[in-house]
Amino acid sequence: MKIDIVSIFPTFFDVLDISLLGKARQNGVINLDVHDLRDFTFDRHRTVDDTPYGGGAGMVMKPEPWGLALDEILGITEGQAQDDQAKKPADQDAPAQTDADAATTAADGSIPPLVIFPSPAGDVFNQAMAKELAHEDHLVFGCGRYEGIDQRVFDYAEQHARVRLVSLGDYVLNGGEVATMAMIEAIGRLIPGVVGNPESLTEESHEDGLLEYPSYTKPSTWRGQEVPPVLLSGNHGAIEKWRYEQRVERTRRVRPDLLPPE
Ligand SMILES: Nc1cc(-c2ccc3ccn(Cc4ccc(CN5CCCCC5)cc4)c3c2)n[nH]1
Repeated sequence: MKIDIVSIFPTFFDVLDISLLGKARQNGVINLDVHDLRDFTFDRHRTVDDTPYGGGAGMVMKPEPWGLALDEILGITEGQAQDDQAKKPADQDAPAQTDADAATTAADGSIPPLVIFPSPAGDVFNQAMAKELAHEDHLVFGCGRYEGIDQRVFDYAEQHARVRLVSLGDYVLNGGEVATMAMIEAIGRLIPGVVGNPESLTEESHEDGLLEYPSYTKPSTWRGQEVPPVLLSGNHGAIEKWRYEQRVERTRRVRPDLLPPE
């Protein structure tokens, strides 16, 4: 899988050089590039933001640097970009483009990249979305900052690729980098060859809708607390039954919303 990240804090992603994802990059399972949005500015101060039209607090990210960054990453030629200028501006009342509409197949028949913009206004990320995105060939993460990105960047991106706004959850972060990191970790670990033992990806929380069972390891007695005897019994059927019951009980207690309707 090819992953591109655009951010004004590229060093934020240095942590992706270590651990499982670092190994996956070294052995070519994941090809990840981080782009500094300021490399697509040309003024002395490398400006990426400006005041919002219509007033309001804070600053908005300018469209020009984003347009150049997306052109480079998506392989949009100047001619194609000029064509867009000829197109009428996106009609705010027009029905939002679906992936099918926007997924114009590239000339070589490949499916265009999926551009993900973390946003408080996006679809909430979950394990089902992680599994779906793990099948993509090329993901591009656009990390906004300040009060967000000029809307025309999303509209422009939709003319050349599939675009999704994705929320990490119902809380407001300061930018898209933390959300991008979380999504890359959740998606990356599902890509074959990234996690050593694929069996460890089953029976996880959210994998099949139930939370995970409690885990134990040596010593069998610790500070007066015992490991549940069934786990020391060697009776694999009884262990499997106990673990399933623990998953249902924990889900009922902590996340009853995940339980299938009775
Ligand atoms: N799940 C999740 C994802 C994010 C996320 C993702 C990307 C960015 C880029 C910037 N921010 C900070 C931010 C975003 C929105 C507001 C509200 N503001 C109201 C007035 C009109 C403009 C918008 C304030 C600050 C981001 C936050 N937070 N939480």
